[in-house]
Amino acid sequence: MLPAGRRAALPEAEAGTAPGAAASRRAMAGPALWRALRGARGRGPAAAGGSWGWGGPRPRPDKYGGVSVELAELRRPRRRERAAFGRWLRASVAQWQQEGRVAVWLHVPILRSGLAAVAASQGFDFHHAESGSATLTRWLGEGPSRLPAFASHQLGVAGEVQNRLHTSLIFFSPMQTVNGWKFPGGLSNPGEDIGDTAVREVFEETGIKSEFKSILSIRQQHKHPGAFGKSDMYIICRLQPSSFTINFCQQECLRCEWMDLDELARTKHATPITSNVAKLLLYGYREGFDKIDITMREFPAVYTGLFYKLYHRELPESYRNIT
Ligand SMILES: [Mg+2]
Repeated sequence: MLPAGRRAALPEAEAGTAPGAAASRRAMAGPALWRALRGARGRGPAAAGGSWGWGGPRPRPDKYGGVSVELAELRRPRRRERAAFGRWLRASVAQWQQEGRVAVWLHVPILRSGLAAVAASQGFDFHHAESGSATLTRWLGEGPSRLPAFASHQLGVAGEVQNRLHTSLIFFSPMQTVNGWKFPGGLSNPGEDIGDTAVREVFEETGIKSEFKSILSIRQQHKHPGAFGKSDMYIICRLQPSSFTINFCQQECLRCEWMDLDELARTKHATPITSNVAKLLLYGYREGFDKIDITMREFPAVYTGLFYKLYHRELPESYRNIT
């Protein structure tokens, strides 16, 4: 079996264990890799990691012509790990360049963050960090990097809930930059549907139970304060309540009440979004919600077993059935 450090520098398909294949593998590896694996003191492949107990990770090719390396696969840290990793990385990158790979994705566990510094010294940069791991990348292809940037927006969702008297549930928040009546809402959790965020946030902040009906409005704002330098997408949904007694969250809310839609559309003590959505709702209430609702349909995704939600204005049956 190949030494782990040596195996790591090979693409998956080449990292086999066939007896007698070492020489041809060495030839495939190229001089840069072999020199690096021998190390400064010329002790052969083991010097790149094995003698220091550094196992070396297994690179995985991706469908875009890049390669992904998971450093969580390394055994526990050993003495002089950074130096071994540095040599391994330099040699591996040289080989990946020879093979025509366009990019490297390096996933670094937070407890091995020192390796991120080593990678940075070889032209890697942070792509994103999440849940105990940072991902660094280096573009190897021609011209400027074509790698997609990480998430550009945060998503907030609010719920507009109307009771039987057509009064809207709104609250006054002491926490936010602009004080004024607004619809209850908050940030979406990872993997959470838009409607589910609205229902959850309305319940958490006001104690009112409800069901998702439609999307009313979408706001996009760049350089949003509180979005960590990202843009903010804020979606307001129309919800139908199934309980009516307010029990609001004291941390996020100063006052919470049902307000007549007409009054809400006219009050100066509401954010512009709230006022505009109130006017939209008045229109929907008088002319029919089909004039304002953006409804949701679910479809199977091309990926097996997954589904997605498609939001659009109501489509007449005769148009839905066009094939
Ligand atoms: Mg909130």
